[in-house]
Amino acid sequence: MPQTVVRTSGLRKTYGAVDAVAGIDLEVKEGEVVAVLGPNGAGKTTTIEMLLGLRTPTSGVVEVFGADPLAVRHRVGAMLQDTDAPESLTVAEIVGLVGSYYPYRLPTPLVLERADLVAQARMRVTQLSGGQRARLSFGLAIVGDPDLLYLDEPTASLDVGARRGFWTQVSGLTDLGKTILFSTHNLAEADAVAERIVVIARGRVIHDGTPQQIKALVAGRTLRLTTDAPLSSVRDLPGVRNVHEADGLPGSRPITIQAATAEPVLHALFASPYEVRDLIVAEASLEEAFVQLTSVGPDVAEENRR
Ligand SMILES: Nc1ncnc2c1ncn2[C@@H]1O[C@H](COP(=O)(O)OP(=O)(O)OP(=O)(O)O)[C@@H](O)[C@H]1O
Repeated sequence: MPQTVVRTSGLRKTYGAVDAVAGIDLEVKEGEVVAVLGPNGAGKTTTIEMLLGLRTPTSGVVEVFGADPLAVRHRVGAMLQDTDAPESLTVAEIVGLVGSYYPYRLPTPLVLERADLVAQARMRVTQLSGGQRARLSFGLAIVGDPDLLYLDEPTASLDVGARRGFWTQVSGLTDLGKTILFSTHNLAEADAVAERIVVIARGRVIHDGTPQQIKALVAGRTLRLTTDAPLSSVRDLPGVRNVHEADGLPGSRPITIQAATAEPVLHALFASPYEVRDLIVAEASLEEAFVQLTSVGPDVAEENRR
């Protein structure tokens, strides 16, 4: 049986009138790669910060390796969105310094290689680009050879090539049995990298499952096409669940239809007097599932603000 690495129960964090985290129950097992998805302000960073012991929960339980997060700091690495590093030191010196705090540490050259910073080893932090700073933050997260790694939006400032290199490094860590919890807004990445996705909205877990299970929630088809049909009549077609259109374009414009099955919609559209062209029919994507899961009316959002 894999060990439970992270466990939270009824975890809450309140800032004044805002329930940033409103009761999260989460269990992550050893060796799992879990993506945390959620819209802006959903509570992802606050949750990770409580798991790291950087923020005190308002109430609830948070355990890492069965202990208080601060008691197991040496087994945990974190790549956060804002990492401060001493500006007068070089990249290699900072890696060496941070590594010295851990009982067991990886050699600096190995960390620089894994973080793709060999060429920047003698540069100071102030000379690094945004993407290089992110890679330094990754290097500092892994220098203590942690069993559990938190990555908070790790690839937000990386270009396509750096992203690929980054996930290759992470997959090397998962091959070693490390546990990874990462937050992201990049749904394609979550789909490709994570074996499990936890969707958080308004401080609560609203879905927890494999990417396939989440996509299956919106099982059906996505139809992309250009038409001059009014939105209201498209909505009334058989099996249509959702319609989006490019804002404000007059006449024929691209629209996206989500439907249980494609055939009845296509039948009705082609039988209508409206123009239909540039048609693409695809499976529902994680993006569509995410939008459907997390979309919320203003009154529900208000409920969270007491
Ligand atoms: N120190 C703070 N003081 C007051 N409110 C805060 C504080 N930190 C976070 N919040 C609020 O808590 C809520 C959750 O914020 P959090 O940063 O955890 O969200 P997130 O899911 O990480 O968002 P994003 O995707 O934008 O990074 C937001 O409404 C935010 O404004």
